[in-house]
Amino acid sequence: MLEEDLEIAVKVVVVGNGAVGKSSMIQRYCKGIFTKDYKKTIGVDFLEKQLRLNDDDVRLMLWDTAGQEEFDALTKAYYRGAQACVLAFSTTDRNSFEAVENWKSKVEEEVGPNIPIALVQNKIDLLDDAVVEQHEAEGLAKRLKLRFYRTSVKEDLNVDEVFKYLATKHIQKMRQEGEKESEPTTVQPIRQIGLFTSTGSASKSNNNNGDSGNIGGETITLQPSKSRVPSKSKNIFSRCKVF
Ligand SMILES: Nc1nc2c(ncn2[C@@H]2O[C@H](COP(=O)(O)OP(=O)(O)OP(=O)(O)O)[C@@H](O)[C@H]2O)c(=O)[nH]1
Repeated sequence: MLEEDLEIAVKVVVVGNGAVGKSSMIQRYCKGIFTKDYKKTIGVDFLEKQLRLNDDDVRLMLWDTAGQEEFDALTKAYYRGAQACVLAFSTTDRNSFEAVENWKSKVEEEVGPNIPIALVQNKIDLLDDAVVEQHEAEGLAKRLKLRFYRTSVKEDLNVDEVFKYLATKHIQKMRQEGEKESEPTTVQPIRQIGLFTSTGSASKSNNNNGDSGNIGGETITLQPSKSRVPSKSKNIFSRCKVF
């Protein structure tokens, strides 16, 4: 199979307080629709979207998680394996803004600190009723080192950009990790720490068994625990799911 035939699958979780517009955002992005009705998500929901990004075919698997605390224990299990995250709050809901850091911690507890996360201020069509100042939101994004977007799912503003950013970041990260793995590892020279004998002269001996040596004697020999042979360039796509 050719590399070009492969698709990069990315698991994205969408988190944030209830009613900030998570389900609406996913519906808008995947189906191009918006509904005014609010139906709170029970547990978790899932939709997919395929896109072409530069020369890559990407399949985004979008996990819509319930914002209500009562579902916390259940939804956390679905964070596992996430490779990117949308963390949303609403322009008209102060609590949702104040909960941002907490949501970030919850996700990072499950998936570690290194996945790309976009902080999204949704409902900017309701700026007249805003309870979060723009500088506050930008300040928070800067402090938490998150890319910040302002969206209106209703008006279809900036929604595509959020997911495009996350997919791009994920692919970049994957490629960097692939390159690192295929970099030749230089074999470290054997280092010796000469301990001074009671006479004060530095003594050297090398038992060459790879262990720290001869504490009773005078020399500790350190060797790299594993010497890796430079490997052939690895195919980064081997990490991707193939459908
Ligand atoms: N004005 C406006 N309303 C929006 C926007 N996005 C979502 N809404 C409305 O906000 C309400 C809540 O949206 P949902 O998408 O159900 O919110 P949620 O975050 O998935 O909520 P939970 O399932 O409880 O976690 C709905 O009535 C939506 O129509 C937006 O950009 N602008």
